[in-house]
Amino acid sequence: MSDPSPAYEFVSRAKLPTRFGEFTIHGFVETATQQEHVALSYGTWKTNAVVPIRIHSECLTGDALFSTRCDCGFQLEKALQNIVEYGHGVILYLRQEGRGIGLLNKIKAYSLQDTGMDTVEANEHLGFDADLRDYSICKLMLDTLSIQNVELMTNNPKKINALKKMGINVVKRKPIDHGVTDDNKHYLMTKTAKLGHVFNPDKLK
Ligand SMILES: Nc1nc2c(ncn2[C@@H]2O[C@H](COP(=O)(O)OP(=O)(O)OP(=O)(O)O)[C@@H](O)[C@H]2O)c(=O)[nH]1
Ligand SMILES: [Zn+2]
Repeated sequence: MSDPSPAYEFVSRAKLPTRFGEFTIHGFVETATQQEHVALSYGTWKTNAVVPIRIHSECLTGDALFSTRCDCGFQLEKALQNIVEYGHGVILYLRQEGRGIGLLNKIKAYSLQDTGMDTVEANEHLGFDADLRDYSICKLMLDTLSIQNVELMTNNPKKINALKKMGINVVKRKPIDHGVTDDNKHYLMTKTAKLGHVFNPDKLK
């Protein structure tokens, strides 16, 4: 029997100058769904080096529309800055809007949160699990970029476990607790209480 078609494929790469420095954008596609994902790389490294990376889940409202309802935009900016300061690193930008439920369902979930539900209750009220994200594409992205050892910028232990399960060596976690606002404090507290995030309690006072 011939091999089944690969679940994900690398498509193309190009230079991506940004406000922070010159990155390279690498495009990938999920074969079954045609869902597109990108990685942004900066600088160079040896194959066995520990490379600072962030797995960033798409958040149109936070990343592109300056929302302060969540911390995503602040984290993305800080991660890009960190990488340029380190001299090298990668953002795996996964198109998992709304923790995997999509943009319009996230807006429905926000609407329920406007009436008093928390982020988990809202997802469940809509018939979704609290977090539907799948990180398996990260393996192809990291292999394509010759990365085996990482320092992961995150507050979410699930991302560490997902990388470890795919054979990536997570040498260190770098907390990324920037962007606490009056608008997102309750959301961040819920993530800590119900979704297992690790957050410096002093920052949530
Ligand atoms: N369903 C839903 N998704 C949300 C909500 N607020 C933010 N998101 C999405 O959550 C994702 C980001 O997840 P977070 O829980 O903020 O952070 P994380 O990626 O798990 O962890 P970090 O690496 O620490 O940032 C993005 O896809 C956002 O669009 C919400 O209230 N409901
Ligand atoms: Zn967000």
